[in-house]
Amino acid sequence: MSNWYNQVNHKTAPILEAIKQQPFIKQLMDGTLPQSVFEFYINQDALYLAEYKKNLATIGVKCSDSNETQFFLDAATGIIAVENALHHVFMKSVTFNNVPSPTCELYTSYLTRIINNQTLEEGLAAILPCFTIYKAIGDYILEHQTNKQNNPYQDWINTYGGAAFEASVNQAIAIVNKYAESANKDVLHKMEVTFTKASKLEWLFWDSAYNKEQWKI
Ligand SMILES: Cc1ncc(CN)c(N)n1
Repeated sequence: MSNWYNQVNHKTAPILEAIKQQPFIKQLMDGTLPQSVFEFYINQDALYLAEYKKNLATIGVKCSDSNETQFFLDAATGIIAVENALHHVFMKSVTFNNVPSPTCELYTSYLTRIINNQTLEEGLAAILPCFTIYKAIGDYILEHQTNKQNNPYQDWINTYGGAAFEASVNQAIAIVNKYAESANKDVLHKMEVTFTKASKLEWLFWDSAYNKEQWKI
């Protein structure tokens, strides 16, 4: 399959569009997002990333090419180090809550299940929206915001709209495309289902943060 990502990205465009319309993203862009909401998000994101980095390492070990393995191991350490720094900046004044929200639990558990129980191709499709959606949102905000000088969340925006993250996203896409090229129809279908579900989980994650989602019982 030539350029699997382009095709699946096209099919899931409505999910990305829905993310852009979320109040979390609109208020992040105009700088009016309440600090307590952003802190809730950053706290849950730290819990998410702690699991995500293990998933990247697992995927890396399963790849057949040592450059691919190296890429995912570097992503697990490098990207997470940058994100941990962001968390440090934005979580200064609050106590860290180490209980994942229901959505955080759902997203991390979903990724771990797919990566450990399904094919490498499906695992790659599962971890990709975490790269591509954040890149798309970072770019979107940078392009549309009018307050770069005084947005309290600018460090976050610059991280995902920046060149370093772009290079890493492009490499992740290239690896997934390579595996899709030799995948059969059944696996390609499963990859698409997985990519779509992980994209929806990205929407849910922001929604859950905006509503400071709690366990109902
Ligand atoms: C939930 C989530 N998804 C993606 C990213 C970007 N790596 C993140 N920090 N958090």
